[in-house]
Amino acid sequence: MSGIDNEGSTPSPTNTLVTALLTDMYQISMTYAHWKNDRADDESVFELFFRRNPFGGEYTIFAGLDECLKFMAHFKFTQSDVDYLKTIPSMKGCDDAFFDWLLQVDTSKVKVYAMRDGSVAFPRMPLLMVQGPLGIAQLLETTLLTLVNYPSLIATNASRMVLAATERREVSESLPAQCRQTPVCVEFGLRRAQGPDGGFSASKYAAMGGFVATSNVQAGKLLGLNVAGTHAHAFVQTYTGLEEVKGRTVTDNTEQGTGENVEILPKVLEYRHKLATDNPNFGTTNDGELAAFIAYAVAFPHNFLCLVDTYETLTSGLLNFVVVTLVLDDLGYVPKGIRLDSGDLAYLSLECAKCFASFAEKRPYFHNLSIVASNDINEDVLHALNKQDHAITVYGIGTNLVTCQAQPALGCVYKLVEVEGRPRMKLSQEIEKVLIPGRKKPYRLVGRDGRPIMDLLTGYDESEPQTNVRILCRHAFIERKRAAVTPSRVEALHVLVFDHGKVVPDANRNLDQARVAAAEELQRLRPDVRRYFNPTPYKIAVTDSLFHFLHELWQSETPVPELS
Ligand SMILES: Nc1ncnc2c1ncn2[C@@H]1O[C@H](COP(=O)(O)OP(=O)(O)OP(=O)(O)O)[C@@H](O)[C@H]1O
Ligand SMILES: O=P(O)(O)OC[C@H]1O[C@H](OP(=O)(O)OP(=O)(O)O)[C@H](O)[C@@H]1O
Ligand SMILES: O=C(O)c1cccnc1
Ligand SMILES: [Mg+2]
Repeated sequence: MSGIDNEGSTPSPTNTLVTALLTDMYQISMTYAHWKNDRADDESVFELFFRRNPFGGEYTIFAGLDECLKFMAHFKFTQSDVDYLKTIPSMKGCDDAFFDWLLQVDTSKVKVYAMRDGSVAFPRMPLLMVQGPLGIAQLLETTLLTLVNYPSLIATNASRMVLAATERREVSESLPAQCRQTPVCVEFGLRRAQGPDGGFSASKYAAMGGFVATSNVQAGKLLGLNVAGTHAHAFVQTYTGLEEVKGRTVTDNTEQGTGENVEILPKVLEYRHKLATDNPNFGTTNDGELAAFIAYAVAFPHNFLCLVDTYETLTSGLLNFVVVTLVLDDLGYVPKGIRLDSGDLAYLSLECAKCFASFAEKRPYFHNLSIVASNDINEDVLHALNKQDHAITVYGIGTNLVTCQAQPALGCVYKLVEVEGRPRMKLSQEIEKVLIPGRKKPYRLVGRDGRPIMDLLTGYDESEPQTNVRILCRHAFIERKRAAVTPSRVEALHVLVFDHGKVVPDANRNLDQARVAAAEELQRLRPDVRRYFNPTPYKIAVTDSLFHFLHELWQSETPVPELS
């Protein structure tokens, strides 16, 4: 598994582009101006948060902290970075001493408190709080944002798809066995992703969101993910007739067998002929496709799964799969299933499962065959399928998962909230964009039923909310919105994850732990908060004392217009 190596030194960021120079020019310009004005060492606090949940939902899965920590642990400008910066026209005329200063900049004076990877997070709750010299904390902004935005978006997208795919639905007893399986999701997105890093990150953070496997082999190797896959239409297209598989054999794997190599085509043709007496379609399937399936069985007798929609699913692919399956079974192998990649996935999966059920009395493994469905699946399609009878057991999802077509950016921001102990603020015409100034701490207040009631921000120096003690919680902006909460449990959402240039050992979760935590935290949320249609907003609040503090500060910082 990936993650921070707590035993030895922290590994470098996975993507070698992630260095101090992977930033926006204005970070360097501001840092120069701070340095020039003797402010680079001022103690500052920045918060990284998002303002709105993605995909019209009411929750977000926070992801990307592991790479943020690697980035910060290795944060350094090289001589060649600095030489390059000197050549940028806007840096012309900057003092040479600044470049010397840049060369010795590191994160040894930076402290970061954060939610852990896989945390369920809500708007305005700081995901990270970065504390350190102004010149350095400012330099981290862009890279931290790029390392959090897409990972959190994809983890959230994946978790929404997994919730949709696994939603309980009514299944009549008379339907085939596959209809009662809870489907799983496999990530197929690499080819459609926004470049190699997009593809790799998608595989990683889809796993955090609950996808059980990926087709991305590199991600499998580097992250220890389950790798899975079927085959493409191209494989089927390469065969045109049965003569191409004459003489191809599979080893007899039955207990009583001799282990000899058995030619498979004659046995397939025997079954085809026999079954055609009841269903003539068995006799008229596409021969090239049948040859391809035989060839695939020769290559993967233990792992036989066929894409059945190259020519015609129900009258060719399915039937060709069945005859090869029967032969493999006779030879002591357990076939795995089919993939559908076009057409009405509910109807076709159900028809295939019914066909399997008709063989299952004599050959029970037919009940266990997987039915993989792919082809532009998105969250809406998953919900539409839930309303129909279907027998899909595995969803292969690519394009709409990795490109986050439903919402392509999360919109995390990194905002200055304090300098030298003084709370800083930014006003905006849009209430959503008004900044809550000052250093704060986020808590989750949990009710008697074990479900979170709301998240609460306190001022940094306020005492912690106490279990079983009534707390007045206030909407940050709307005065009349208040609630008195007596929590059964109080959870501090931040942990110290980075201190004095070093990753705090075991503070963050590794990928596996984050995946488990995300699933558990989601299940704990009230179902109406995580539902797809018109979810109930989860409450976020500030303490009464923080409320008064911010409103006084807003009043004092907002100019009063003179009208006449
Ligand atoms: N039963 C269903 N209910 C709702 N949506 C479905 C159902 N079956 C398939 N879909 C979705 O409908 C869309 C069908 O797309 P489209 O019409 O382009 O595919 P197709 O013509 O079947 O396949 P292809 O173009 O690959 O041959 C896909 O997004 C698919 O996931
Ligand atoms: O549909 P997605 O969710 O992106 O899943 C990945 C897609 O990639 C493959 O298609 P391929 O590249 O062969 O293209 P095509 O099926 O669109 O022709 C596969 O057959 C899936 O349809
Ligand atoms: O293994 C598969 O079936 C697969 C992999 C990537 C994209 N589409 C399908
Ligand atoms: Mg396709």
